[in-house]
Amino acid sequence: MELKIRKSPKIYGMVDAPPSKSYTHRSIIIASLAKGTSTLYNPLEAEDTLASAHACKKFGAKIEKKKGKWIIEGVDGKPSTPDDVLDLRNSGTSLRILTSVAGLAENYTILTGDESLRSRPMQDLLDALRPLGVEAVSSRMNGRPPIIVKGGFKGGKTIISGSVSSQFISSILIAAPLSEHGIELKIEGDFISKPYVDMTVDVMRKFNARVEFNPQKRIFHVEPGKYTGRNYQVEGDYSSASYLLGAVAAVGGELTIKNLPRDSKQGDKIILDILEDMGVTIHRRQESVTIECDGRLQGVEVDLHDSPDLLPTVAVLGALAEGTTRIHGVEHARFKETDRIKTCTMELSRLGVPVEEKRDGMIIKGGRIKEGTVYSHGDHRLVMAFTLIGLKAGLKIKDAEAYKVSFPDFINILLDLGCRLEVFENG
Ligand SMILES: O=C(O)C1=C[C@@H](OP(=O)(O)O)[C@@H](O)[C@H](O)C1
Ligand SMILES: C=C(OP(=O)(O)O)C(=O)O
Repeated sequence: MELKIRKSPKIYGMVDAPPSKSYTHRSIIIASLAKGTSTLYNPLEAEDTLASAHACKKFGAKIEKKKGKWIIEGVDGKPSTPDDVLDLRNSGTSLRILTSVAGLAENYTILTGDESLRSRPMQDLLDALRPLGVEAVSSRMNGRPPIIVKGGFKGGKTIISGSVSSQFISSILIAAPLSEHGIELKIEGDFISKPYVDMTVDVMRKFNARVEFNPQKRIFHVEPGKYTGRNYQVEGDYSSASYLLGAVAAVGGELTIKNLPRDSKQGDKIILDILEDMGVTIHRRQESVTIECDGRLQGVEVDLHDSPDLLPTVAVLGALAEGTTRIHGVEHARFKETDRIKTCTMELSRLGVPVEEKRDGMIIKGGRIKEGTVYSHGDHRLVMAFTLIGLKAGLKIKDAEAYKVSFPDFINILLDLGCRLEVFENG
């Protein structure tokens, strides 16, 4: 699919943020492991979260989808062995979290996905699972999926590097209460993307797990026990909202986005501070955010260590801003759906933007963009971020269907707000 974006007028209105992808994954998976029934309100129905839901059914959970809510009957701590390979498509979160869940099943589980997913690193997680009683290997012995997991999660002590993906830590934590002994998990090295682990602990506790973190020793303790089913409300997604906020920042206007709690644990709420630094006015309320902007931005310096998914948004806004934008602290953005430091650098350069690739970020000289065509490389966040350039300068995006991975209403919401987008299915 090709997305053609024409220069668009200022944006005015009020919209709901789409539901959080990370909270939807966690609540589906934990409700599926729980004793009893849970109702999830406002879950995200996107390709990635549907991959988690499909896999949870294969582990034996019953999931009934109704309008605006999913009713989940859990497996009471004992997932069954899936009757087929788990195809997790493009979803790293599903792949990583469900690898430890597979360790709770009796026999062998195979986890795989699309070409991008089969290039995502897994070795640190596989190594950390071994001392807990789980034999998990990469079928190609290259640390990448397909992953074969043999059940046997007994628990105990283990160590994991925190420098590649926080999803490894979330994975072990989520399965841990259902092991015989519980776990002690020590984090070594850098601890990137920590807010995602805070979200994991938040959901685990809501479903009655006992988990503690000692920040001095950098050790998590999880007690053995059961998750218990409950009603759970999924909050809005700050990462997805960054494209709506970014659209207003690009062309100007005033937009209120509902369902974005002020006290959220999502690291990506830092987008509000970044936009303020770029010269935009932000009004924060208990459950919503309003952005006001005249369409003029200035460059910023940002550390995305805790919020790697904002890299494409900030890179693109930097290209639209006056002056220089420096992004650093985010080498782990190289291990996502694409190497986002590389793909963002490549596509911005294609539009004549002076941009320098760094090991852990990028330097972008803003204010000079020519109309053109960019490639998404199959990465949802590139599609949505580059759309912002289109709204300001006109653009075509190839392989644009990837946005459905995390934000299937993205195009409709922008159209409703008066943005000039056209979809060419065979483009
Ligand atoms: O746990 C999660 O829900 C996520 C963790 C982050 O990954 P890393 O921990 O690999 O940075 C983030 O990039 C991803 O989109 C979602
Ligand atoms: C990296 C992402 O997700 P995942 O790791 O779940 O594929 C993302 O949504 O940007």
